[in-house]
Amino acid sequence: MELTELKGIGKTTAVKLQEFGLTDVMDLLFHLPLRYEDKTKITAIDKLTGFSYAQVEGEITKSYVTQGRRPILVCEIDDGSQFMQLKFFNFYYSQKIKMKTGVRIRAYGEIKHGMYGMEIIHPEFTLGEEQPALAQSLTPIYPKSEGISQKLLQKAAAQAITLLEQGAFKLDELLPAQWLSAQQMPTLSDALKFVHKPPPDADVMKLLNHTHPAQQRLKIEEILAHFLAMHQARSAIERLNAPLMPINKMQKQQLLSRLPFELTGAQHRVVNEIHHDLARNHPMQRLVQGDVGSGKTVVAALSIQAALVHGKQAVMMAPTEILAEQHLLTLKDYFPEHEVVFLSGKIKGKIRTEVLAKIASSADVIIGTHALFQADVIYRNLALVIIDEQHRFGVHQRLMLKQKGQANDLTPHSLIMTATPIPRTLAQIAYANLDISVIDELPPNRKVINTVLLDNHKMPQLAERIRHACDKGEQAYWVCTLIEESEHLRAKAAQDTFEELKDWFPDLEVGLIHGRLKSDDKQAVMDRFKANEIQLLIATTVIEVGVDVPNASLMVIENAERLGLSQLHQLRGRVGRGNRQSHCVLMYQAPLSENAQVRLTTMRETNDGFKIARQDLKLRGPGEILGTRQKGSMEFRFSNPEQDAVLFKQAKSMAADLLQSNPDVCEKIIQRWQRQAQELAKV
Ligand SMILES: Nc1ncnc2c1ncn2[C@@H]1O[C@H](COP(=O)(O)OP(=O)(O)OP(=O)(O)O)[C@@H](O)[C@H]1O
Repeated sequence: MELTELKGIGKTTAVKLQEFGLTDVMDLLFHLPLRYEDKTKITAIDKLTGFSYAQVEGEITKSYVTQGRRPILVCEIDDGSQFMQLKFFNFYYSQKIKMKTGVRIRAYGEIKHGMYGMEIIHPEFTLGEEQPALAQSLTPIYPKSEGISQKLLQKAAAQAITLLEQGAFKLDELLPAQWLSAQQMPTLSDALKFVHKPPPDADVMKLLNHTHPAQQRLKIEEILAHFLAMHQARSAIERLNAPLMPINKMQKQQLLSRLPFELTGAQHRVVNEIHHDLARNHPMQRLVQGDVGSGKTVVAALSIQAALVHGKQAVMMAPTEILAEQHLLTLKDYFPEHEVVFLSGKIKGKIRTEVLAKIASSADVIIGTHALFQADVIYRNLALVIIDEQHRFGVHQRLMLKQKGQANDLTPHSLIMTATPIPRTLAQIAYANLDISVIDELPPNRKVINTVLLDNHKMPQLAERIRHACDKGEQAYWVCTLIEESEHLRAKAAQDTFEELKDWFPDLEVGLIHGRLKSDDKQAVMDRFKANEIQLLIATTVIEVGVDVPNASLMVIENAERLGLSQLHQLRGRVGRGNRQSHCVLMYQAPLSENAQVRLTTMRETNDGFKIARQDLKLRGPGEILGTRQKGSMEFRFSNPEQDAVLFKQAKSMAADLLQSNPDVCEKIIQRWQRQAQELAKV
């Protein structure tokens, strides 16, 4: 139903409401109040308590304007039980005239303890013997934007509710009636009526805390829609065919025997889960979570091995060139008898043409960056797509790469690896369309990284630590943090630090890496660091993900208070990758905000990525944790994965039941909420 069909909404207002994300009457119904005002009753003045909102009514006994620089209109009223004052700082003289002794007044506002008893500053009020009837329900206060008044929203929503009550449009109840009554939840229609028009005795505390059954009813359907949509996406892929790639023990052993270490129990388990998926003729859709340094690369390699024994191609895409090059070296080592090629944005001209020709004909393993999914990259028989650190890629890009395998009607398997530990409950919501494997064990002999906090000014102490590490033949990172400035400024800050530290350590080989260096120069610096030709590497946060130099045992992070927990954890994960004792120095600029203090002490107290992620979730919320790209899928309008954990659990099991028992209803639920989600995205 169009908004313009409501009284008081002309074309111009409708446009404004549309800009605010309210397109039709249904949207108005789903635009919920932020809070409520209780104008259903009059409170006697002697029953008022401070710091609450109330409505009073009485006779004006005195009204005067105070003398002084800022005159105040004071109006004393008496309701028979007590006196109180109403005060107006900005007032018109005409108002003073109307507020005469003997006039009846009804006022609403926040009750405060004043000098002469209770008072309300700037109350809403009506004057006269004939006061309007008391409100029948609590007055909703809606979120609004510029150019849209509260009154307008209230009137429009009230009309929408009346229309709903009169049955002018239908709002199908899609949840099973039995379930609703078992949970003592109202129907959707009743829930909407309740939240827009709560009766005078409604439990306002519950409404304000978003725990009222009427609100729960809205949330559960929203969450249900999320799980159903995820399931729909998943089963659409499940229906596709994928290459069968079983791998036997001997074939697996070929690669295992080449490794300088034994797999951990967790690595074994995850590899088995992946191999099990690859032996099915439907595309694998699996997310592997592993804390920093837990050994994800070898898990990827063992997945690639399954493709190779079947003569198929595997692709591995990394978020940065540095990381892609590192994977290239590792995988070339693991698969000496196979053709491993590299493609990234820096590969151009003739070389690119050659690489593309190889990808289309002979290459077995293709490593690179997002350049791998450009339109002119044609694969011979792509069977496995591995995406390292998916948060840097959009879901969209993943799909494009998947489509690359469809020449022979077979969809490639896909494996997504992330080093960002995501609390289990959150992962099950955000990645409900994926199977999840967790590498929850670090390789043996890893020592806990010793983390210390140091004031930015304690350079001499720090210099000693750096020298101590380098004297032992180990290496150190020094990370410069400059956020929200340009790459240019970041590079300059790193350059300045580099010059300064060269002066501090004339006898050490100091290197510099930042995002403005050409790819080849970046690679050259990383190669020299890997070969221990550079002892102290000054870097921007470009080294945040994936860089693996086990000989580095000291990490210094400047102005660590500027970074979020997960970023600090990733950075720190660049050390402690071998079996030597590693250290991390978090330098900070005092004084620290409370939030920064929590972040830094969390880092000092634990190395456990999952614990850190849980703390991060508390500090920043799920959207931020999952990264901006993933955020959209987690922007629930009414629900909150933390607060509504029970509802998420219920919705998940209800989704499973409904998919079995009533696919038509599932489709309707997705439809209803898809539109809601789209509207939300516009706001
Ligand atoms: N089972 C194991 N035993 C001993 N060392 C291992 C084992 N698995 C991996 N490693 C080594 O641990 C280091 C870290 O492995 P890898 O680079 O794969 O970690 P990652 O999980 O990708 O970490 P990050 O997310 O920090 O990049 C590497 O040097 C690797 O050779």
